Formats: sequence, structure tokens, C-alpha cells
Amino acid sequence: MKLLIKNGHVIDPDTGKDGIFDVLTEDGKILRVAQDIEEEAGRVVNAEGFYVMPGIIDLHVHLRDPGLEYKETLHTGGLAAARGGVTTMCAMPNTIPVTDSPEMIRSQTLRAAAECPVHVSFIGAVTKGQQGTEITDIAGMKKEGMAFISEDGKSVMDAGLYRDAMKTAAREGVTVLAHCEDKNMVAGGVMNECEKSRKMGLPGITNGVEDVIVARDILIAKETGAKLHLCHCSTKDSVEMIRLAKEAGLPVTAEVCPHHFALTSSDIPEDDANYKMNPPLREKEDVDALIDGLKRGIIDVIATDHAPHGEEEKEKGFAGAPFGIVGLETSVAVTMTELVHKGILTPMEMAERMSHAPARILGVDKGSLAEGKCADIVLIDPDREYVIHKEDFVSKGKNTPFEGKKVKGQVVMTIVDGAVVYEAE
Ligand SMILES: NC(=O)N[C@@H](CC(=O)O)C(=O)O
Ligand SMILES: [Zn+2]
Repeated sequence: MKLLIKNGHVIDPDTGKDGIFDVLTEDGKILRVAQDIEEEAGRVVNAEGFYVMPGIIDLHVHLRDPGLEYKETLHTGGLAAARGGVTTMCAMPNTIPVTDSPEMIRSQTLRAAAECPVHVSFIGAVTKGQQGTEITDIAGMKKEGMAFISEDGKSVMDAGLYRDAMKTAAREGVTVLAHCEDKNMVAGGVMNECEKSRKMGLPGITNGVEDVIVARDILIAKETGAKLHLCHCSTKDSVEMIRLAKEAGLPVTAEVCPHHFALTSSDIPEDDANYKMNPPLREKEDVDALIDGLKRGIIDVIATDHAPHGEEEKEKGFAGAPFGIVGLETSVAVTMTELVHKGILTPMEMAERMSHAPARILGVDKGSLAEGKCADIVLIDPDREYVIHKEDFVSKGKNTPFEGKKVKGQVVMTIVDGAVVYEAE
């Protein structure tokens, strides 16, 4: 089956192509990218006025399956990914049971291939059951195709144990994804420590909760030689430490989530837990540093930290609701609106942060529209304006802080292995 995408604005950070081209795919691969391709195809798509980019690669999602299927499943998470232009996602291990063995990596990978319309790579836990006491079979999980190791949801607080895990990760060539949060410093905090938290009478989470573990993890990566990727960075000092680590030539990369560059703690309306996530929304000087970091390439990646929860759980307010918000169906629109249309990132830089850099960190031959590469493609209408409504989400999770937000830039088609898996109306 051939698919011909005509007259789109091809933006390919791999080849540097940035202009009007046709893209022809066959049998799941990109066959040709050129002007005026005349060829019989099973389907011809008119992409005039649309960006044609390599599919989004999201390094940080929570699919809740197995164990918490009322929040999300491999299938519904996959539908949400497709609607968000995401063609590959990496699933965090904090499921029930925890993804912490070669058998689980194997069975999850098989299930995802059958149940999920986009590619999924699974992340193995650092410690068994995420209990922080016994290191998992990192080599065994790697053999089953594990993407990364991560204890996401928390940090491994025992630095000695973490160092042992990082030594093994370095030996096995596995990158460590770090959720940076000193459990002992959280002290019951539920939102950023600031004027807002004091006004709302809620315990705060200081920047230091993140910063001390970012520093620690960079230093353990330095000592062990492990590749370290820092998840959902939210503070200005994180950005500064990443800058220094890169300057020192350490194998450190980092991600920022759309909510952390689009919102501050001042945007939180009274006690709405759809604004509660970990790390929390910070203050303007942090947001400015994150945006500057993204622009300068200190921050490599935009990832969602898609974290669906039930609506009744989120109705408990800041004090009682679980941390986390959904992101798969809003990340392209929020990034287009807040960074591309404001002239902070070029469309090419957006493709770099959302597809090409994640592919490199994941170690897959994707994030590219070069001939011969896998035909995972997203079409985006940069000018289409709409309002985000959670009722339109295909994810089971409706917990978004972007409800009612006016955005510009819509995913119009998502293609996985040359097959259309999502098409906007
Ligand atoms: N980010 C969150 O607030 N929650 C995530 C865990 C995580 O990514 O740390 C979750 O699993 O719900
Ligand atoms: Zn996390």
C-alpha cells in the first residue's frame, strides 16, 4: 500500500529539509521526498498549508495498564497518542504490578503491539516493585527490548543503591530516566511553595525538593558513566545544573513538559486539582528559565508526563487528589501556541525537541523523514484555532489544566508505519 502526501511543508530535523515537498510511503517506509511526485497511490492526501513532521516521540507517559485500567489502558492511551500526533511513546513502569521484570517487558510489548495503534516502548523500574531496596534485572529487561530504566513517580532515595543500578545501566548501555524529588523534603507539600500556597493554606513544595536530586543524580552519572535523562524539569536551578553538566561533557539530557512552560502557580484557580501535578507549577522566573533552556537546547526534549486519573479522584481538591495531569492530546497545540507562534521555537526546533531528540535518546532510527526511514508522520495545521475541551479527549483521563484554553495549531493526521491511525474531522 502506497500513501502519497502532496504539497505539505516538510520539516525534517534529520535531513534539514524545510520546504514544500511531496512524501511517498510504501510498506511502512518513506520511499521518496521530492517535489511533484507523480505516482499511483492507494491514498493521496492534500497537505497544502500543513506541516509534515516526523511523528511525535513522547518519552514520558503513564498508561496505567495493567492494574488501573479505569484511568487508562494500552488501547485508550494509544488512541489519545494518535489524536495528539504521537507515533511512539515510552510507558513508565508505575503500573500494578510494577513493570520490573523481563517477563513483564515481554508481555507488555506483545500486548501493546496488538492493542495500541501507536508504537510503545516500555520502561523498567530501577528497583523491584519500586520499593527502593532491590535492583531489578536490568540486563534481562534490556534483552526483552526495554527502553529505559526509571523509578518515575519517585526517586530512588538510597544513593548507594542508585549508584549500583547506574553502574549496571552504564555497562548495559541503558539510559536512566530520573524523577527528581527528595521524598524527605516534600514534607506533605501538594503545590509549589509560594504566595499562592500560603494564600490557599496548603503545604508547599520548594524548588530544592527537585534541585538536590538533580544535583545528586548528575554527580552519580558522572561517577558511573551512566547516561542520565532528567524528567519533567521545573526549576531554574535545574536548567542551570543541566547547562553545567553539558558544558562538562557529561551524558546528561533533559525534558520539560508543556504545562511547566505554559503555566505558573498564579494560574491555579482556587483548589482545582486539575492543576496538581508533580513537580508542581512553578513561578515565572522558573518558567522563563525553562523556556530559555528549550530555546538554547539546554533542554533537549518536550515530553508530556501524560498522567490520567479518574474525575472523582481529582474532585478531592489539592489536599486529597493524586498528582498528575493528562497531556497526550494537548502537547502539540500548547507547544505551537506558547512557543512556535510566539517565535520562541521555530517549527524545525519544535520537531527537534518533540521527535528527533527523543528518538536519539531512545536510540531508535526514527524522528526523521529521510528516505528509507519508518513512515511515522504527523500532519499539523499551524493556523487552525480551537478551544481545548476535555469532552473531546479520547483518553479516559479528563484531568487537564488546559480546559477552555484557546490554542492555534492542530494535529490533522497521524500516520504510523505508513497507515493513517488518526484523522481530524
Ligand atoms: N507527574 C505526576 O504528577 N504523576 C505521575 C508520576 C510522575 O510522573 O512523577 C503519575 O503517575 O501520576
Ligand atoms: Zn515523575
